[in-house]
Amino acid sequence: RWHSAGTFDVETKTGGPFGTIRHGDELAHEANSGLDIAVGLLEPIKAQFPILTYADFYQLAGVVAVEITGGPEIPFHPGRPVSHIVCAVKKYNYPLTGPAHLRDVFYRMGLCDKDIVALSGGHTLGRCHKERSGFEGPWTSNPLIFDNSYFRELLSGEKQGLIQLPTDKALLEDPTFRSFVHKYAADEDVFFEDYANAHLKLSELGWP
Ligand code: HEM
Repeated sequence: RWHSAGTFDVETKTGGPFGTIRHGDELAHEANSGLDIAVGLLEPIKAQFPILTYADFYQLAGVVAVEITGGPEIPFHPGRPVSHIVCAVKKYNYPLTGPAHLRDVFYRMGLCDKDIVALSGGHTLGRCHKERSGFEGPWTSNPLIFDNSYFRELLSGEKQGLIQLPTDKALLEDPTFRSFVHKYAADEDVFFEDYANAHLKLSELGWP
C-alpha cells in the first residue's frame, strides 16, 4: 500500500515514505487496518539487515513484492532519512470517491493523471478484507500475479466474486483516466513501464 508516501505534500514538502508505518499512531489509523500483519511479517527479515533503515527497507519490500509476482523491475535507491514524526495520516479523508477526489489527493503529492491510473493497477495484487476496509474480495482472479488483468477486469464490468472500489470505477468516469485504462488493458508492456515510473516517484516523494 502507499499511505506513508501518501502523506507527502508537494506545497509544504512535508511527509513522505520514511518508515513511519510501524509506529503505533500511524498503524492504528483505520486506513492502515491490517498492515500490522505485514509489519510483523517483515520484522524478522529486517533483523537480518540492520544496515538498512526502516524507511529504505519498507520501500525495498514493495519493489521486491512487485518483481517476484511478475511485475516490472523498479529502481531502488537506499538512503532515505528515517522520520519519527508521524504526521499527516489525518489528511487521507477516506473513503476516496470520484475522479476529482482522486486528483485532489494525488496532485497534492505532485503526481499526474498517468501516475494515478498506473498506480491504481497496483490492485492487480491482493484483495479487500471485510473486517479491514468493509470491502471484500480481490480485483482479479489471480491476485498473486502482477499483470494488467486489473485493467482488463475493469473494462469487462462487475463480476461475481471480484471487487471494484469507487476509486477503481472512477477511472472509467473521466475521459483522460479512461484512455489510460484502455491503453494498459491493451498493452501490458506500456503498463509495466508507466507503473515502474510512477512507483519509483511515489517511493521517493519528499526525498530531495
Ligand atoms: C487510488 C486510491 C486507492 C484507494 C482508495 C485504495 C483502497 C484500497 C482498499 C479499500 C483496499 C482493501 C484493504 C483491505 O480491506 O484489506 C486496498 C488494498 C490494496 N491496495 Fe489500494 N487503494 C488505492 C491505491 C493503491 C495504490 C496506489 C497501490 C499501490 C501501488 C495500492 C495497493 C493495494 C494493495 C496491494 C492492496 C491489497 C492489500 C492486501 O491484499 O491485503 N492501492 N486498497
